[in-house]
Amino acid sequence: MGIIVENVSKQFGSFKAVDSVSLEIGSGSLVALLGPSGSGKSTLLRLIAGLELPDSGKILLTGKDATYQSVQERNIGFLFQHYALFKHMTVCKNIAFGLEIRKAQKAKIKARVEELLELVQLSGLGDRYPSQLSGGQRQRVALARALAPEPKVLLLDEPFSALDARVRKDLRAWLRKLHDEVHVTTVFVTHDQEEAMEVSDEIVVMNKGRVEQIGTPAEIYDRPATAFVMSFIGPVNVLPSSSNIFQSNGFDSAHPEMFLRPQDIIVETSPNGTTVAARVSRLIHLGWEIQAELTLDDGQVVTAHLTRDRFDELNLEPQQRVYVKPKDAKSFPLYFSI
Ligand SMILES: Nc1ncnc2c1ncn2[C@@H]1O[C@H](COP(=O)(O)OP(=O)(O)OP(=O)(O)O)[C@@H](O)[C@H]1O
Repeated sequence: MGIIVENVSKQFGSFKAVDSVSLEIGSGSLVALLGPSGSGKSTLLRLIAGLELPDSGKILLTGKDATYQSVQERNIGFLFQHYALFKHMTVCKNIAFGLEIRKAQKAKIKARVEELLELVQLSGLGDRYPSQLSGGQRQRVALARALAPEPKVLLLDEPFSALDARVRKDLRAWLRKLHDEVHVTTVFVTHDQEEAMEVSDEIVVMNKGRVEQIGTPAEIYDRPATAFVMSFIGPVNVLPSSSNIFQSNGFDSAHPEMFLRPQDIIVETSPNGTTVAARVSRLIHLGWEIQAELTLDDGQVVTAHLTRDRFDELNLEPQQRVYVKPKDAKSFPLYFSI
């Protein structure tokens, strides 16, 4: 097992930043800690790193109790959002830094730096200074620097969030590919659900210092354990269970609210079986997808997502009368608002 967190809590004053968290991260896997701002992701990462001490609970790294080990003893690589490179050092010197302070042999350092430059696809740029690189290239150098001493565990805290959307997307794909080559156990903090879904083997969804659910991206999306997870991962309509869209569709729930994904709304231009009437209040064109805001006859407003083909088939116009029914909907015993 790569990392085991056992019932760990951390309080700042009277505020519980991490509240009885337990999780297991398989050796060699890439796991995302995902949650809104303030949900405790960075604190949990800092606890794993040894930058914070837990008030209670245990942290095991590769089978050994590391709860009270120093940062150095844990042999961990870090990459933070603004983990600045040393400006006065070349790329090579930056990557070599961790090996030089460990007094590794010069020839070994040289070979390792070359290997890492190739791994992060920056061969030939070793003599440049950080100011001569793009933001994305700098984060790749920072990752190479973190990987240089062959850490047991790699911890990444929002490593791409300061970069623009396009570079960020490229780096996500790149990180996934790199991880498939290196296989170091990696924990990745993000508040971006798309980033978590795209990059990780498993996602730990956090809310208010607690773990809401752990699962593969598909499990988290298709079988959300709580209302919070369903609302946080992907778009959702939240409607009262009494809304007429659920009547005669077998969805009447014992719980007051129902959660309905926009792509799970069937839209027709004429009544069909158990459909209910609605009016198109707004259409938003997003290229391959169209978002249709629909007002049901009971006054509830829902957003439906239609593929381009389906939209063209329906030939929808604003104010048009349509007929809708849910394909799927979920309800949960407890509702935690975001
Ligand atoms: N050293 C500290 N002293 C006091 N409060 C802290 C400290 N570190 C974190 N907190 C508080 O703990 C809570 C959780 O913070 P944390 O940074 O772990 O959340 P996060 O999920 O990573 O959020 P973000 O995405 O905004 O970084 C926040 O309310 C924060 O203000």
